[in-house]
Amino acid sequence: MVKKIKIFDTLKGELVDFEPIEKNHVRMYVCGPTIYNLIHIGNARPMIVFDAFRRFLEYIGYKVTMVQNFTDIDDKIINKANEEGVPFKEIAERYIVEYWKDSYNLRIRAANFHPKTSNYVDEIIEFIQDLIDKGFAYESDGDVYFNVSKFEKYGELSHRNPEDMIAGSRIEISDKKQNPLDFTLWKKAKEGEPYWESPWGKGRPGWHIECSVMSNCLLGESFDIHAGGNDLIFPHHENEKAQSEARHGKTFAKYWMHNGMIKFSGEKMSKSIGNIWLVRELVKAYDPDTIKTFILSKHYRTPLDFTEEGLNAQKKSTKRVNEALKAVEEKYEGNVPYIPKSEYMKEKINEFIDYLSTDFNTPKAIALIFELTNELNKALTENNEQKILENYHLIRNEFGPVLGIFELPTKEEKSAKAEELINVLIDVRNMLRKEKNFQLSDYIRDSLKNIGITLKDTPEGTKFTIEAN
Ligand SMILES: Nc1ncnc2c1ncn2[C@@H]1O[C@H](COP(=O)(O)OP(=O)(O)OP(=O)(O)O)[C@@H](O)[C@H]1O
Ligand SMILES: [Zn+2]
Repeated sequence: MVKKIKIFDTLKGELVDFEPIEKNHVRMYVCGPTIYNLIHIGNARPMIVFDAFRRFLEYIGYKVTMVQNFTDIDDKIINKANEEGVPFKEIAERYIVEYWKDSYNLRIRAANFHPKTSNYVDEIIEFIQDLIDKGFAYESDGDVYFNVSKFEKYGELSHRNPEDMIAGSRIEISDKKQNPLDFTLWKKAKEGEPYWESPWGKGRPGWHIECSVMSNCLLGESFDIHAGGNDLIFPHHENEKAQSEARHGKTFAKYWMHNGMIKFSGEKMSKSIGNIWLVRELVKAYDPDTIKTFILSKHYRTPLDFTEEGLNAQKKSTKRVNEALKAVEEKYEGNVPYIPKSEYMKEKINEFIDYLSTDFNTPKAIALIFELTNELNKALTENNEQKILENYHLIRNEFGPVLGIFELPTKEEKSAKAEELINVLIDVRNMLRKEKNFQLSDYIRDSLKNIGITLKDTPEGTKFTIEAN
């Protein structure tokens, strides 16, 4: 039996009981980054939060299918490509590779699918044509617009009234549009821009249509959770919902979950504003546990002020947890015995699940981990084996993996460390050779050779190969 949970649904504006469309299977879609730059800690918040949420759903027994897209067709990508004089694909591919490095370093699990807009242009054209055929969209001088007045529920998700929006806003008026709120589905290509052939001439997709199409292709016409930052509620998610529900005549996403913004110097951290802290830099200065507990220690819907003091304080508390876990592993020389779940463990597991079942209250779950760390340290001092093992297993093997923190290093991470170590040895060998200490430098080379690591001196420096055993 899967545990029942409650989440805050943006559409309903309240805490609701979560019940997936298909029994025991959750299908979720998270809006991913526009890839024209390295990701910042603000972009990492939805990645960290929804990765942990997905792990929690799996922990309580659901099968989860998760999709997170890459927006690889966009004005910002095209501008960057023009600045550098390279094709837009090159910019997109470069930053997708960098995205994977950052998400790996943060120990974020990949979603089941990471679709790119450029691979779905045919499906996008088909979707738009269907909207035109059904009377929800119109072509105007090579552009195609969604006719907002044809979709009665427009404004429902962002709790806005279309009439007030027109009256009180500075929405751009274009003589191509029939109504100021109408939004672009297809954009006519300007001179020198990348384009695709379409029934409306050369052009490219507007921003919102991609998520409607990719979620439709990978998760179906209706799915369970649509997630992303709350900066996307309007217009992006409102428009996705309008297009999809207009085309299919049924609910698009059953629930909408949105994380609050990470702010820096009082404003939303954003690539376009430039007030950013790159994940890349933060991972070097802090460890992933510190960064992730910093984010998960605040409830996902609240705004979060990014400060170095905040991260430094977090670093101290995560260090305490990691040190306590390591002390246990050292005590048992790496083979910490398994124990069956005791009453105490079951009680703590229920407490942990209860916190996360109420709108994913990670701050309470993290506070519980810190409380168990105190218990663990006490047990270590008293050398109380049962208590040591209970608290150790709760943190290391139950709660940590659910939130994506305090996990044991994987085999790949260990071998990455081994490669760093070989590079240190290569540096030492080169220093010795400069000092003409060939006896020691050859000793390093030969000893490595004996264990299957061959060094090769090339004009670009010393390279190594590792023999597979
Ligand atoms: N400061 C932030 N705090 C939390 N989430 C954010 C923040 N900025 C962006 N996001 C989320 O990150 C994901 C990727 O967004 P996107 O690439 O549009 O980032 P961005 O930095 O806002 O970019 P841009 O400034 O170019 O609009 C989205 O789910 C978005 O809601
Ligand atoms: Zn989206």
